[in-house]
Amino acid sequence: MSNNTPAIKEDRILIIDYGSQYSQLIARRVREAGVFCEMYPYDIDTSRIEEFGAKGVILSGGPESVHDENSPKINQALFDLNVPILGICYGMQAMADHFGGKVQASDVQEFGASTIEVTGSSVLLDGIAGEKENRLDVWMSHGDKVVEAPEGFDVIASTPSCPIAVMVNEDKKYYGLQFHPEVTHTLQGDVLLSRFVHQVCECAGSWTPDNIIDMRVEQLKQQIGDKQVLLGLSGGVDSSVVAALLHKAIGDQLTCVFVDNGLLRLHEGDQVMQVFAENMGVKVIRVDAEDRFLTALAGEADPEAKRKIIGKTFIDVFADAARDVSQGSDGKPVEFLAQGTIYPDVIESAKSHQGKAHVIKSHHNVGGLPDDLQFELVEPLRDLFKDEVRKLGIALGLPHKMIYRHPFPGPGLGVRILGEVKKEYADILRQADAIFMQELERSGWYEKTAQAFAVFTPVKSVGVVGDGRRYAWVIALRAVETIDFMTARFAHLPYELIETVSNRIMNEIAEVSRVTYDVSSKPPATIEWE
Ligand SMILES: Nc1ncnc2c1ncn2[C@@H]1O[C@H](COP(=O)(O)OP(=O)(O)OP(=O)(O)O)[C@@H](O)[C@H]1O
Ligand SMILES: O=c1[nH]c(=O)c2[nH+]cn([C@@H]3O[C@H](COP(=O)(O)O)[C@@H](O)[C@H]3O)c2[nH]1
Ligand SMILES: NC(=O)CC[C@H](N)C(=O)O
Ligand SMILES: [Mg+2]
Repeated sequence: MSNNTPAIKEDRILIIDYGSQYSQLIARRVREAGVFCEMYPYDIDTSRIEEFGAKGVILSGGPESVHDENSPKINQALFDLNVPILGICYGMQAMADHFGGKVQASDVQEFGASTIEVTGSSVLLDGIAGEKENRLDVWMSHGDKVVEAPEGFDVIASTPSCPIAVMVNEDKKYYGLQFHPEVTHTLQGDVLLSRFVHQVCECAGSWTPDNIIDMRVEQLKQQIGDKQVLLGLSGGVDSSVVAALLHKAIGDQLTCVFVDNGLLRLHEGDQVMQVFAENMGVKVIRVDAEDRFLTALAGEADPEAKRKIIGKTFIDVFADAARDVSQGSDGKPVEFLAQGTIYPDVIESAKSHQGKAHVIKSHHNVGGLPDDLQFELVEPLRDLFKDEVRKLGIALGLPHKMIYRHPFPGPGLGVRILGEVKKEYADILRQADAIFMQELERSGWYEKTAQAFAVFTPVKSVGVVGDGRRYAWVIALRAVETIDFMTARFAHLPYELIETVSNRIMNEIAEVSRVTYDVSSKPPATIEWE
């Protein structure tokens, strides 16, 4: 399989992950400061560290103690880059240990809000302590602490229980923070990180939507040349933004394929075709593949196996469509397949972590792809978070309604029908889901939730209708609030709204006898049920 994310020539920060709960937040804060960054696990190959082209490095926190036998060490290659390094919590402790300082288990563990007293000067902290002179409200979460700073480091801040809260080596531009600047509870944390990337690492703040668009369009032109590209278009945010980028870059060398896999929402196919005809000016072919998908899924109940089957069937359908397109363009084969893959798809399919992170679920467009893929992939959004993709969409002039649609996963109802997928179940679920969507729109809650849908549970329950017994299916409703889909809280919908939806579903769909509302957050649950 060939993977192709165009290389970025922007100023970039390398984040090394030692397993902190907050590592993702570091990446988000750095990007919010207008600087591109990527995060890799601590044991990333030295060659990749060298290739990355970092103008600065941030070492995350982590659960381990530097004294543990197999605790992660800092790869010497990071110091050999001769760029500024910021160590946060475990990152600071590991840096102290590396340079011969002393780290000890603390008698008093600090978890939560704390205030540091700034006693020295550094470009990172000067003038940001704010109203309370020389004091800064921070968020701590540690059991160990540095008790002796290594040679060359000055101690410039402390708390009563943590005498070395900040240590700096301004000559080398090495900084250690015992607290977490990436969490919002550290009030000036964003300013501090912004200073590190801009003032210390001297990165330009060029990670803005307009710049990203120009850069990506240029990269797409270089990658594709005069070849033909097929884009899997779902009508969702991500692939629509890819369509707009590709249209800008290569015009009519682009053909979009919209696949009706039989697992779409009610009337979804017609709506997508209409919106695209009205707004985009791109070629779109619609392929009706319901039978193909349902036949391939018959008899399979395992969520990962279902995802793999759906991923493979998508590719088979794309391959057939590619043959048709190439026949229409003088037999020139289509060499590129474009997809709206985004960063969370990659992270959760554990593709970014070289097999170290756990596979949570194989997103159909990443972990579900076959190994012998015959196309080169074009995935210009592969390193972006959802909210960044939306900003690009707005800057590209796509309609608000398209950009602020709730995401809909490619496997669609296939992962919302638990266990084996059957057309009968899909039809019931489509109706229930449509009722839920109508009521969310009507009440104004569609815009207030990030994603909402119904789930078909293969569970029967007894009800009573018109004095008769009804033994029928249970439908679950799910609605979540989230910015980046990496974590989510179940939406606190008004009871009246849930009541209206549940009454309508049970009254209008004879095959449903009960409705439940999912009150799980992510983690420990995930957004989709499979
Ligand atoms: N029905 C479909 N037909 C063609 N391609 C699809 C279809 N569903 C998904 N894909 C491909 O898989 C990719 C990933 O799907 P995903 O749902 O994550 O993204 P999206 O649909 O573009 O955006 P959103 O997350 O907002 O739904 C899509 O960007 C698209 O390339
Ligand atoms: O295109 C997709 N293909 C997939 O296989 C897939 N699985 C989950 N999702 C979407 O990803 C986000 C996070 O979902 P989870 O919390 O269930 O992992 C949510 O927005 C999910 O809808 C998918 N999107
Ligand atoms: N949050 C952290 O990085 C904690 C680091 C280390 N495990 C400690 O307890 O001190
Ligand atoms: Mg989608």
